[in-house]
Amino acid sequence: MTTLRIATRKSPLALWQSEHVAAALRTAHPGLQVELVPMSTRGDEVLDRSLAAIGGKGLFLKELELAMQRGDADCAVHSLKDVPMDLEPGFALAAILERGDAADAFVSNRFADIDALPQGARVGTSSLRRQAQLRARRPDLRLLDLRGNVNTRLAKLDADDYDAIVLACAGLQRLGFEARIRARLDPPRWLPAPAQGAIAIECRDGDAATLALCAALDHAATGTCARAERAMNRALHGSCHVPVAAHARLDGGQLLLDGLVGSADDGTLVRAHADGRSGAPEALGEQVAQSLLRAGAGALLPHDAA
Ligand SMILES: NCc1[nH]cc(CCC(=O)O)c1CC(=O)O
Repeated sequence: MTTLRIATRKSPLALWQSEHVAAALRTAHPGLQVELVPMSTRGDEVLDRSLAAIGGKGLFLKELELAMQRGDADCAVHSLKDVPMDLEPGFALAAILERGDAADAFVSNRFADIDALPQGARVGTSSLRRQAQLRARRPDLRLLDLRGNVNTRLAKLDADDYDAIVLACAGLQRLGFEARIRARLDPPRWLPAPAQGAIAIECRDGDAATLALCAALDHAATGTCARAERAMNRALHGSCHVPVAAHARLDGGQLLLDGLVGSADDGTLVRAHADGRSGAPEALGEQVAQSLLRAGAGALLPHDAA
């Protein structure tokens, strides 16, 4: 292969992540040409409705997968947290890169932390997972929808549409907005989306040349943590319709996983934790999912799930 073409969304964060992957591929394989193929997806274009209403996370992947199917691109770069638990048939994850910051961030121009917000303050986030954890901590807050890419969301905060917003630390850091983080929302008290902060490369299943090139970028420890978090989410039939959060970390040969299921309506949170061997991340994810269900999480999930 002389040129590897990476399909990417056009948002500044997607372009940053795809450039990051391109640079890592060029370093790992001197002489390899790597090009970006930027494209727009329905998830980026339809901003007036919730992701859940227009079809869920897969929307961000669809156009990129079609480009790979047509042969216009060899692989696609995604935030792993936006990748559905089950890929479309014919596609595979070629690599999961070393994770950045997994935590969420509290961002505000006036207030230092969630606890410093005045009664009834307006907080922007369309994520059910963030809404549930905000409700649990501060039932008085007014939670308002906020979609669009990271730059758009910061602009809406600056236009005073909100008193505060919650975003991923990783996205802010990658785009040079680290200074806008007023407070980190660290695990285990506040849990991020499964696989938040990790970048994944998707390619056609069986594309041996692309799989081999991308394998050089795979980070085993990140893959282990992400697999545990995603297995928990899968066992709960997690999607963007359900507030599910998870965070795993490795400590020596031990894998530690915290998970929660919540209600964005009333701020109920059901939590569970388990540790296990790092060699069996999926089993640990399923174990935490079972603990969550025993603790009553089933009542928070859609009726056909779990
Ligand atoms: N929801 C969109 C999205 N997908 C990935 C990230 C951040 C980067 C990452 O998690 O790797 C973001 C922005 C955000 O949630 O603030």
